[in-house]
Amino acid sequence: MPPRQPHNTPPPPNWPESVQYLTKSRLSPSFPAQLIPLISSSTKFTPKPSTHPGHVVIKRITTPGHPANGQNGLFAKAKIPAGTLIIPYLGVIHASFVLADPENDYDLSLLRISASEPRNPFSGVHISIGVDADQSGNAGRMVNDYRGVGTAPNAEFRVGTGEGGDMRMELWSLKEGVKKGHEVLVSYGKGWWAGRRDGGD
Ligand SMILES: C[S@@+](CC[C@H](N)C(=O)[O-])C[C@H]1O[C@@H](n2cnc3c(N)ncnc32)[C@H](O)[C@@H]1O
Repeated sequence: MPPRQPHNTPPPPNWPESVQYLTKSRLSPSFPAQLIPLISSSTKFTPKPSTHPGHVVIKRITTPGHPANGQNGLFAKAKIPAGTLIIPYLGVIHASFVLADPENDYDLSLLRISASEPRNPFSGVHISIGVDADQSGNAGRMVNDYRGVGTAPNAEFRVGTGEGGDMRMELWSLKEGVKKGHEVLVSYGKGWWAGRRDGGD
């Protein structure tokens, strides 16, 4: 694996040394230019930088019963009200014409375009556009799944639009909000767990 590039902006506390810190998503070098208008309001991909929000912190989990003990999690530094954008999920935006890497736990699907859709510029192929925060991203990549931690998720991923008109994945609080000091937890979905050894409900 090549060494990561220097950070352009200092990362928040507890950021893992091996992961490149981003304040805006990047396009993979192989991302086809024809697909940019599908994820942007123009023919250019120009997301605006988003700095680390003050209402969350990255924390090393040291609770023995926590299924991600020894890893990081995302925690509310202050109460996060219901229906709040917690943080965008940044990473490398890539397009694939085959199934994404099933071993990569940081790769979220942003958009799927079937071969029959008129806006699909390529004939005969389904397109999957994803955002991969495995090697580079922001604190959004630290969010854990609620299973084995709490009774229900208090946040969810939604597709949204950044200030630059860019389509992006975002993390939003659910109807109870997130109490100060509590971990932000989503559901990765049954499909995610079905592909893993531990399974899920
Ligand atoms: C997107 S990352 C979440 C951040 C991760 N904890 C870290 O420190 O980078 C997904 C990984 O977190 C762990 N994880 C998250 N939620 C979990 C849960 N409820 N039970 C077990 N492992 C979990 C798994 O190792 C999974 O591959």
